[in-house]
Amino acid sequence: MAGPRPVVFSGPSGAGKSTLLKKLMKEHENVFGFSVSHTTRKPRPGEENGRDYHYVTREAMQAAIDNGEFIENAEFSGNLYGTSKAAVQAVQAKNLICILDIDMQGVKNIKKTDLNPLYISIQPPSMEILEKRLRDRNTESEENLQKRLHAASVEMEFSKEPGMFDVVIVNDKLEDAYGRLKDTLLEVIQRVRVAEDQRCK
Ligand SMILES: Nc1ncnc2c1ncn2[C@@H]1O[C@H](COP(=O)(O)OP(=O)(O)OP(=O)(O)O)[C@@H](O)[C@H]1O
Ligand SMILES: Nc1nc2c(ncn2[C@@H]2O[C@H](COP(=O)(O)O)[C@@H](O)[C@H]2O)c(=O)[nH]1
Repeated sequence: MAGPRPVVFSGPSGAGKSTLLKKLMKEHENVFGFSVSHTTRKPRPGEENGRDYHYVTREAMQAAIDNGEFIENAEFSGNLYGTSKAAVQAVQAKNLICILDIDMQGVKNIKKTDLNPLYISIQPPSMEILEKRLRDRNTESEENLQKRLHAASVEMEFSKEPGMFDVVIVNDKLEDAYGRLKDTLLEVIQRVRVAEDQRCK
């Protein structure tokens, strides 16, 4: 697959991946493009089909997986999630840095492909803070919340495995975590801007 090197964001549900990504993409328009995943979960208030996810039925998603349309897919908290080849290609065709927001299973599966992204782990300061953030977000049933917390403790251990991530960012104070993220991506952002300037000349 062509285009600038993609960036994978992973980490426990509620760690702040979407919050940081939205900030990054807003501040750097025309640098990053989001790989819109497919999911069988229902949209949350404010989420939009085709922008946040492609919301599909389990039958449709399973058929597309069986048809070889996905780079990776996983079952998370009772739903299917996956990155389609088309989602990544759509971003790379625009010469943007493709951002993937995926769980730990996705990271393991992407490592078996030739995508060769930079791997960034976003971690909460503690399980207690994570639980508070997830509860305050008010998007999950108690049953789902418990599933996500269980998965989170596994994801937190996973992030400590040597070589698994290029960078681990603890999202305590949002502005500090965002600063760290921008520092990490400074070089790749500059490279895309220089390439864009040269194309415009
Ligand atoms: N540094 C922070 N301090 C306080 N609250 C935060 C911080 N970062 C994010 N939040 C809040 O925590 C909640 C979870 O954040 P967010 O939805 O971005 O997590 P996520 O990792 O994308 O979760 P998921 O994987 O479930 O999509 C949100 O309500 C968000 O506003
Ligand atoms: N393996 C994949 N994981 C994905 C994908 N898209 C999102 N996710 C991860 O799922 C959980 C839950 O997301 P939510 O939006 O329901 O809160 C979170 O960890 C995401 O990173 C994907 O395509 N593949």
